[in-house]
Amino acid sequence: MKRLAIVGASGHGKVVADCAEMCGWDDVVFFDDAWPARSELGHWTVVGNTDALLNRLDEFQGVVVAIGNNTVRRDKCLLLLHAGASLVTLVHPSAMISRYAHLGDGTVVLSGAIVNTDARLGSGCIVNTGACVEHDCLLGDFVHVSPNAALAGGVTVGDLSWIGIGAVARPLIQIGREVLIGAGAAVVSDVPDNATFVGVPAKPIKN
Ligand SMILES: CC(=O)SCCNC(=O)CCNC(=O)[C@H](O)C(C)(C)COP(=O)(O)OP(=O)(O)OC[C@H]1O[C@@H](n2cnc3c(N)ncnc32)[C@H](O)[C@@H]1OP(=O)(O)O
Repeated sequence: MKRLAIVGASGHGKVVADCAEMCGWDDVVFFDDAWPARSELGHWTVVGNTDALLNRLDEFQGVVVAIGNNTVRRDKCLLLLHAGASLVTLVHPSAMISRYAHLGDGTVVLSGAIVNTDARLGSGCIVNTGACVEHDCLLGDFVHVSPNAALAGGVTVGDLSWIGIGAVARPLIQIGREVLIGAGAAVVSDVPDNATFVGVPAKPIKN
């Protein structure tokens, strides 16, 4: 029996649980700080909060943090790592990962996504449904590439940045850390740290 603990009982958590089962994890349970008010999530059970998991880590072969918010995901991952958790990397069977790509610990690649040749992704990233991270992209830690977003060859994305659903970035663009790229944006120029860019072509809306 392969037991997996998922932290974060949300819509994203469900998708990660489904992915984990497709990857061969046959006993998947959730931990969420809203427990006991939140005690079930669709097909899965929420059995405790983060503190409960910290006391039960030896029962699980793997742990994944399935929280969409990049900063909260980072904080939970670091807490669990320091407690000795084994953060697993999940890749949905329908995703295509180049043998020459690198995925950091705790990174999740969901159905239909592509991570192409020589792309390097840090720890705790999400490559969401149908997203494309092209060759030679360099993603920091705790980056989220939303569904159907596409990063062209050689794009870099700093730690904790979020690429919105359906957004695209042209080749070799440099996107800073803690950046937010809005849904459907077309990024055609470099984006500084902490900026929010939206639209086609993408422009800043606030810093
Ligand atoms: C599986 C999953 O669901 S994964 C989750 C995927 N989720 C996403 O991709 C969400 C991405 N988020 C967005 O695009 C958001 O709109 C954000 C973060 C860019 C902005 O959100 P907020 O800060 O709340 O901004 P708000 O909605 O108040 O809009 C501010 C202005 O920017 C405009 N704006 C906001 N988002 C966008 C966008 N994506 N493209 C163009 N303009 C936009 C608004 O029209 C508004 O313009 P106005 O001031 O002229 O009226």
